[in-house]
Amino acid sequence: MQIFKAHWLAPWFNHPFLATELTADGLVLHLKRERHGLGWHELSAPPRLEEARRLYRLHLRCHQGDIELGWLPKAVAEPLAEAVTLGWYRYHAGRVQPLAEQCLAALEQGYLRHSRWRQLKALVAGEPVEWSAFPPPETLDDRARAAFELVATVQAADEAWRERCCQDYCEQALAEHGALFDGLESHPLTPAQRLACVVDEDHNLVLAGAGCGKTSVMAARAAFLLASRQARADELLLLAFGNEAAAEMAERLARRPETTPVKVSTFHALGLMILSRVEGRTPPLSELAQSEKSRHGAFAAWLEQLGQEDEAYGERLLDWLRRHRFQVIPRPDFGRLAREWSPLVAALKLYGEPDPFELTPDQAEQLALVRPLLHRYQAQLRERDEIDFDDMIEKAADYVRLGRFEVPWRHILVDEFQDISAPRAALLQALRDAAPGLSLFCVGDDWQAIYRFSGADVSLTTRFGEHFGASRVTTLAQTFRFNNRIEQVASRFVTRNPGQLPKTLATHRRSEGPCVHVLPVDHDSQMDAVTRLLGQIAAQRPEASVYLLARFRFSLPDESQLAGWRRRFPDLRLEAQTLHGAKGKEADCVILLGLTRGKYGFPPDKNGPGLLDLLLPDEEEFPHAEERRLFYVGLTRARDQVFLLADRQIPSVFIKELLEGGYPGVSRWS
Ligand SMILES: Nc1ncnc2c1ncn2[C@@H]1O[C@H](COP(=O)(O)OP(=O)(O)OP(=O)(O)O)[C@@H](O)[C@H]1O
Repeated sequence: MQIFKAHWLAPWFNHPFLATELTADGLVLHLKRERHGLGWHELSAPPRLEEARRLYRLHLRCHQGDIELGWLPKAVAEPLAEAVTLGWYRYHAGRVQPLAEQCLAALEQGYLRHSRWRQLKALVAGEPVEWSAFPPPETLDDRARAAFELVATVQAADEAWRERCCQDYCEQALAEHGALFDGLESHPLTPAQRLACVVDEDHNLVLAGAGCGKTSVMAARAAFLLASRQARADELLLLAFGNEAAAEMAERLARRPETTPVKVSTFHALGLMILSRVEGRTPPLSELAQSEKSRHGAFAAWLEQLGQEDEAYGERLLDWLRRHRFQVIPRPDFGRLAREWSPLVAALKLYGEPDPFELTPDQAEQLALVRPLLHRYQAQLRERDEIDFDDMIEKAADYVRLGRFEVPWRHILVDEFQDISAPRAALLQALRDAAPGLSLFCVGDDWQAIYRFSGADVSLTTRFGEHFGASRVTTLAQTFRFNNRIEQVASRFVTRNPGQLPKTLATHRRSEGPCVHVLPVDHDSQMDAVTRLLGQIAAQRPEASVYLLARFRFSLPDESQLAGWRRRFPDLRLEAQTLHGAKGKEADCVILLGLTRGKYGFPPDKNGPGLLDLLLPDEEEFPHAEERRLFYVGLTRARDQVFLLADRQIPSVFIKELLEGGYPGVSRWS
């Protein structure tokens, strides 16, 4: 116990305080006739010493009002001030030190994501003192001082500070893992690709044009998370859209021993896995969902039945078909109708009824004819206690939300994000909400969004942050696949639609001459033109890879034709694929077939938006917006040369645009 006495003259001048005693809990003020206890908690600031006519007074700022201890000789005042200061800080240190440790633990978790930032700020929110106003005294021990300083920093930290922490984290991660990024792929990753791998916000989107190495980045991100021990292999989930893309990604990861055990799944396989775990059985997936042929067969049969069971329906159907120039004699081609209406049934199920005020009378009639098909489809699923893929994804999301599925992942990486649909995004959101600290890492390119017809919603990419919350978008601006000439044509073509996000693409490869060639061909001699072209390619580059691409499968050569070419040009690596199937792939040369006009042209002719457009989310205003992106996908599969086989009589409007729209890198062959 220490007692600090006021000057002996103090009482003669009616000063009430005679002495001050220091205890573990605070101060005891000795007055003339009483003693007054003042706990440390009652002081709202450290004391302030002031000289007053050769004596000193100590100001104590208290929550109840200020107190002044006057008449203190210097020899008493200074040690008293120091002791009160130390006592006050030590009292608060009991709370501030553990708090600082919590802050440090939060900061050491890595990238200061928004969620961690909110937790960090919440930690210091209840702190009664704004510590930046009271720097701790030198006399306090180092650990306690550091604690006060850290808490003061966190209290004062703003968004710019958070940004700096994120940058520091990235710089450190890049320096530590430089060798990993150098050697992961056959080529060292660029600085932008590396940065995209280490940025670790709650929701991350890597946005880049074709050929910028998004898939390389996704594989490298997985390797980085493992190498930096931020996740174990079983805490990573990589999602790809189709089985083929998933297999390719798995194969890519398998090339490096450290990423071999990482799980790559499709959305469907993920849904199946969640349902199987929760229900303890393989989900009863309907044959109608699994086989397009069965679905179309069932729809055709139901259309016929509906007409037989309900005369009015049959009449209206016939009437609608006649008006739309369907063949109805001797009987309607229900198979074709089933194929054409199947996406309408799927969209109606997925997105519900459209706004009736937006429908023309013809579309309202078509919807009335399609609706019973959906009812039959749903009734069959119910009767057989079966589900389809949409039900599966929805059910999986419900199980996750209800906590019936324990989410084992800390990082979910999604490829080709631009093609995600709202229900799949909802599943991702459910997984994220169920696993605190789970981060989403998505790579995509809104210029390559080509699955709107099957429910994809590109706004989930273009308005990523609005949909997912705290997010960081990184961009890759260098493309490695194609040369400057192809880039000029492809980028210009796709960005004629102002709705596409602006991107600048620098090319790694350069070419002086035109690399996009338009070859007018007669419709019937298209395959002869391909033969001649393959001969020319083989003469110049015998081992080139060549992709034959088309909007519709029927525009592609059949297997026997392909086999013939393969025999004739044995060293060429020849593949044929629809444009949708070619997503994510590349070849030295691309030959694009079927560039004609008409209902099955490219783009397919439509009289205004069809019913499907109105059923799907976010109808786009720019003409042929999705078809233009598909054309972009086609152009950007080529590393060196693109050959566009255009119908000589009725060329596609895209060809007209390329030839007449002042596109610099396009040549016309006669
Ligand atoms: N840093 C790099 N240096 C050299 N080549 C690279 C680099 N990164 C990627 N590549 C190559 O660029 C090509 C395109 O890469 P990738 O397929 O990952 O691109 P992508 O962005 O996924 O393209 P797309 O969107 O068209 O599918 C591949 O051949 C890949 O090996």
